[in-house]
Amino acid sequence: MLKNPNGRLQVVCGPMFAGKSEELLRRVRRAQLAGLAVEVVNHALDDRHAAGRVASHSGLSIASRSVPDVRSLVGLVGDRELDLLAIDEAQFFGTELVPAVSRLVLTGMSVVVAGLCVTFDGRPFEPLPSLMALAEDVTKLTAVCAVCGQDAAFHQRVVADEVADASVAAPEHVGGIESYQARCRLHFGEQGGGSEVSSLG
Ligand SMILES: Nc1ncnc2c1ncn2[C@@H]1O[C@H](COP(=O)(O)OP(=O)(O)O)[C@@H](O)[C@H]1O
Ligand SMILES: Cc1cn([C@H]2C[C@H](O)[C@@H](COP(=O)(O)O)O2)c(=O)[nH]c1=O
Ligand SMILES: [Zn+2]
Repeated sequence: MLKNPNGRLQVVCGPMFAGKSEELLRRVRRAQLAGLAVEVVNHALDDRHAAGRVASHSGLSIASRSVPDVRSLVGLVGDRELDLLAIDEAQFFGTELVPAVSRLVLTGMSVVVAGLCVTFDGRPFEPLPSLMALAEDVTKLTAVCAVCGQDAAFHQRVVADEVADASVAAPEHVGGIESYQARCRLHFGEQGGGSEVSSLG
């Protein structure tokens, strides 16, 4: 592998609804305006939006490619000399993403990775914590607590069903506002929170 010093690893993390996808889209649009070679990748598990789009909760979206795993992601990049590779929903790729992204950055490509850094049961959610440790640049965002309006670094499942281990990517965990709420530290773990902060959407 030919090493090139220009690559940077950027991480955008936080809980659900924090604006991670919006920030990823902003960086991608900026790079496109500058005429850079950009690829946007999403995980195939994220089937909430039109196929081939990364979309935010507020409805912004951009064309993307969907891949089921890290191997396919690396295959999609191939030997193209991208300036920016943007990866959304990084939590679904698992820990294999860490060495793969490190190798790509070493070739001179900048990689921006957006994803959840905490699970719905309040544990660090790999691979984001490892990627944060290894990145040149980390942006940690918070959402608005659905109960009190304070900064929310957590989120809570609000549907009563049996789910698999929160730290493992699983189709039954995929969901949006119908299944999860942003919560501050104080209100994380409490039930309720139905419509206390009613202007969110
Ligand atoms: N509790 C909330 N806190 C902040 N934004 C929220 C909340 N609920 C819905 N939103 C909407 O979600 C948008 C962010 O969406 P998105 O970028 O997809 O976030 P993420 O990728 O972090 O889940 C906000 O601009 C806002 O319109
Ligand atoms: C908390 C949590 C969420 N998920 C799923 C739910 C959504 O499909 C995505 C996150 O979407 P967003 O763009 O960040 O809003 O991940 C999960 O798989 N595991 C969790 O612990
Ligand atoms: Zn709160």
